[in-house]
Amino acid sequence: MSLRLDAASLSLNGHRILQPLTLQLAQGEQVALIGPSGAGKSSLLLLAGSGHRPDGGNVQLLGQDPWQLRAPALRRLRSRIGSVYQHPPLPALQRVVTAIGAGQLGQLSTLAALRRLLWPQDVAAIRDALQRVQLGDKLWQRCDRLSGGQRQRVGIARVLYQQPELLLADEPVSALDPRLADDTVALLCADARARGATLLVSLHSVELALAHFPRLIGLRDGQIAFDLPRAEVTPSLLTALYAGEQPATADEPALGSGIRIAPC
Ligand SMILES: Nc1ncnc2c1ncn2[C@@H]1O[C@H](COP(=O)(O)OP(=O)(O)OP(=O)(O)O)[C@@H](O)[C@H]1O
Repeated sequence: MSLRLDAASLSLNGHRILQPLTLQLAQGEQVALIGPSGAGKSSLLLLAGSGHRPDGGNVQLLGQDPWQLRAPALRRLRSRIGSVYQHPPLPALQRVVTAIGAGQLGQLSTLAALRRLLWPQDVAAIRDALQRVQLGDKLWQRCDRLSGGQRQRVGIARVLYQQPELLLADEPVSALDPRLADDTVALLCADARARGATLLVSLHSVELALAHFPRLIGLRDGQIAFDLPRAEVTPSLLTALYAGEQPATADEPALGSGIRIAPC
């Protein structure tokens, strides 16, 4: 099992953010996490990636409880997990080649990691990852000269280069235009499928979730509203999930407007 939550709950600053949640992701599964703003999607992804410690229940990552591990073992475990953020934390003065190369730092010794930060290495593989997100010409660009959408794609190139066993992505395409967003989610799915990696992706776009993922988890008020195969996610379930909310941003195309249903 790649990810297992057993009644795992989360409180932050005295507020209950996630009610006790139980879910499992088998190796190679591809799952979309949807729900209204404030539902707890980012918090769940952080809990799943050992960024937050549960205040109840248990989290197992790639078969291990991260909170029972000593620092070196925890570092090794985290190096097998990739995270994509809505706003990737890229150092302003760093070049794109170095930012992507940092994806593998966790797998290196301290000395090798330091060397890699000073001198870009493995440039051909890094360029390849960058070309896959259609940014091949930005290899030597400084990160503070990138647009928001380009920063998101550099964050994605970084995990393509890292090749993690479990990938946790929080709104990875929110700054991309609809066509590029569709291509990029398809790329993440195809890469994970080719490597047998597990994918959990939060998305505001229900269309993208339905188009690319065989299993959808709906989260609302810190609780799982449904956890179902794509075919069983009905319009009435979606209406209830987003009651009082808009399920997709205004510039995203409506259902049936050309986004393809990909076999995941
Ligand atoms: N550090 C924190 N301390 C207290 N409350 C927090 C903290 N971080 C998040 N929250 C609250 O937890 C709830 C869930 O937030 P979270 O960011 O996980 O939701 P989300 O579903 O990812 O939202 P969005 O789609 O808008 O990004 C929100 O009500 C938020 O205000």
